[in-house]
Amino acid sequence: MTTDAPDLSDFTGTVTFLGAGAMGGAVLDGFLAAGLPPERVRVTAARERTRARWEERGVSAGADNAEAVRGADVVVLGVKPHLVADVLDEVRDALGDDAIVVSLAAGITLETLEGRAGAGVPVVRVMPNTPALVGEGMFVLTGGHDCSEEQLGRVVDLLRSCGETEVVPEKWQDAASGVSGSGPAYVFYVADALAEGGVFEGLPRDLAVRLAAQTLLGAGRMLVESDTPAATLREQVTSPGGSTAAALRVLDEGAVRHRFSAAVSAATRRAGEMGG
Ligand SMILES: NC(=O)C1=CN([C@@H]2O[C@H](COP(=O)(O)OP(=O)(O)OC[C@H]3O[C@@H](n4cnc5c(N)ncnc54)[C@H](O)[C@@H]3O)[C@@H](O)[C@H]2O)C=CC1
Ligand SMILES: O=C(O)[C@@H]1CCC=N1
Repeated sequence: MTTDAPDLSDFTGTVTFLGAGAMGGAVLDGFLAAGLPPERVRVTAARERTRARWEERGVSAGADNAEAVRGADVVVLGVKPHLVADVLDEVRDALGDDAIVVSLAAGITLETLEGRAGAGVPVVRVMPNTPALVGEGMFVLTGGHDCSEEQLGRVVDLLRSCGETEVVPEKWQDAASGVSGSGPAYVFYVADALAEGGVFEGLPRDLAVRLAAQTLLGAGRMLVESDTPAATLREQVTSPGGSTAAALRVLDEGAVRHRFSAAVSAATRRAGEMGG
């Protein structure tokens, strides 16, 4: 768990999630694990099965977005980017005077969010990632024009319960999406490839999967907990003339490092396009 993470058991407001699927659901799970009482949460979802799953957890779930935001202090937009404008149109007149709107949508700008939420509504644009589910999310935030420092601070405090936060200028949001928003997918891709390599070399699959997963966890913790750059940590594993050097040569011949950078750029561009 992230150090100094706030405990949400004393949280006195109410939080509504408009859409709580892979991403919104991971954040909500992170909040609940941090102690947020389920009775302080409302959720909407398009599918009955999703609503039933949240109800089983003690969270009130429905299909009426406008109804769900009445009286809410924080309204989290967890729908796909192309639905954000329509959902804001549905709820605009039902938002309370003090409600803060928090968008998780890739690419959707503050200008669009503020235009749809209505004049004076405080809006925060956030790029989250799914490890919020295990309390290790990365949240990149930008407050809108009508969002005070205090209101932005309230959102930061909520999100710190299940991850790290960075407040940045909006121009960095799409690149953040390319690095940390999509990043877990790249890491799972690497984990899958490492395990497959182990299987090819004769390891039982469950052992190969465990070796790959624990290696990513351990290496990730070293990156976060030491001040040592990734390149130096890599050198420390790479004995002259040894097996790691042989492996890195293969990766360099395949331009894998460059392809990862190019992948981040592709994701960044695509996030921008999704905002229209
Ligand atoms: N999946 C990820 O790792 C990340 C996703 N995001 C953003 O999070 C947002 C949600 O993406 P996912 O969770 O992946 O999608 P998802 O499809 O898993 O979840 C969307 C949820 O919205 C619900 N929904 C659909 N129409 C609705 C409506 N009219 N009103 C209320 N709820 C409705 C669906 O039932 C579903 O539960 C997107 O805007 C995406 O850009 C951002 C960063 C990472
Ligand atoms: O793939 C997507 O569009 C979303 C945004 C960042 C991660 N997942």
